Amino acid sequence: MRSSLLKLIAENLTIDRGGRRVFQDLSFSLSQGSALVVTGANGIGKSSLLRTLAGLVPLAAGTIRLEGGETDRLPQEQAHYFGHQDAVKPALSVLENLRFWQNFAAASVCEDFTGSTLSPSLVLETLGIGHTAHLPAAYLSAGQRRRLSLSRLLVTPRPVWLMDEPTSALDKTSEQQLLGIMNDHLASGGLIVTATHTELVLDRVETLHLQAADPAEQAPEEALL
Ligand SMILES: Nc1ncnc2c1ncn2[C@@H]1O[C@H](COP(=O)(O)OP(=O)(O)OP(=O)(O)O)[C@@H](O)[C@H]1O
Repeated sequence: MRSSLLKLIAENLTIDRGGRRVFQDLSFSLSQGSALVVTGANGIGKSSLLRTLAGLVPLAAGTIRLEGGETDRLPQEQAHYFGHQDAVKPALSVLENLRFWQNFAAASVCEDFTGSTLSPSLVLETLGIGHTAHLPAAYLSAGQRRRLSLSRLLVTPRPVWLMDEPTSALDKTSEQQLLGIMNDHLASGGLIVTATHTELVLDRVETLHLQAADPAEQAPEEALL
C-alpha cells in the first residue's frame, strides 16, 4: 500500500509585485491526479501565482511544499512551468531546442510518480511538428512554437505542471490534443495547476477563483454579480 501520495500544499501565500500586494493568505492543497484551474479577472494574480509556484516570483510570506515528493528538491525543481513566453531559442533548430531542454531540466521521479520519458523526435512527431525538426526555431508559426514549448514537458518527467493559458495560440485540433496530454499526465499520477479564461475539459478538476480583497479593485463585471 502506498504511504506517501503526492500533494501540493500552499499555505498563507502572500505575493507583492511592483510594491503592490497582489494577494495575501492564499491557501490550497492539490492531490495527486488532480488539476487546479485558477480563474479570475485580468490582473487579479493568476500568472503571479503560477510564477510563484515555479519559483520565479519570491513569496512575501507563506510556504509551498510537495508532500511525498523528493525531499532534497524544492517544489519548483519538481515542476515544469509552461508560461506565456515560449522559451524557444530562435537560432537553434527545433530538435536542438528540445534536446537543450531535455539536458537542462533534470527529471524528477518519486515513488508515486514516474511519468513517461519520450524521445525528442517522437514528441515532435506526436505534436505534429516532426517535419520542422531541422528548421531554425525562428521559422515556426506561433502555434508551432507553442507546441515546441509544450514538448519540453514530455521529454523530462516532472510531477507538477504549471500551465499559464495553455491553449493560447493553439487551433482546435491542437487544443484537443493538449487536453488529452494533460489528462494523461493526471492519469499517470501527476498534478496540474493551470490559469485560464477558457473552459478546460479535464478529468479531475478543482477550481480556485481569485477575487480582489478590496471590492474597489474588482473588475466591473464581477462587481455587478
Ligand atoms: N513584473 C511585474 N512588476 C510589477 N507588477 C506586475 C508585474 N507583473 C505583474 N504585475 C502586476 O501584478 C498584478 C497581477 O498580474 P498577473 O499577470 O498575475 O494577473 P493575471 O490574473 O494573470 O492577469 P491576466 O488574466 O490579464 O493574464 C497586476 O496588477 C499586474 O500589473
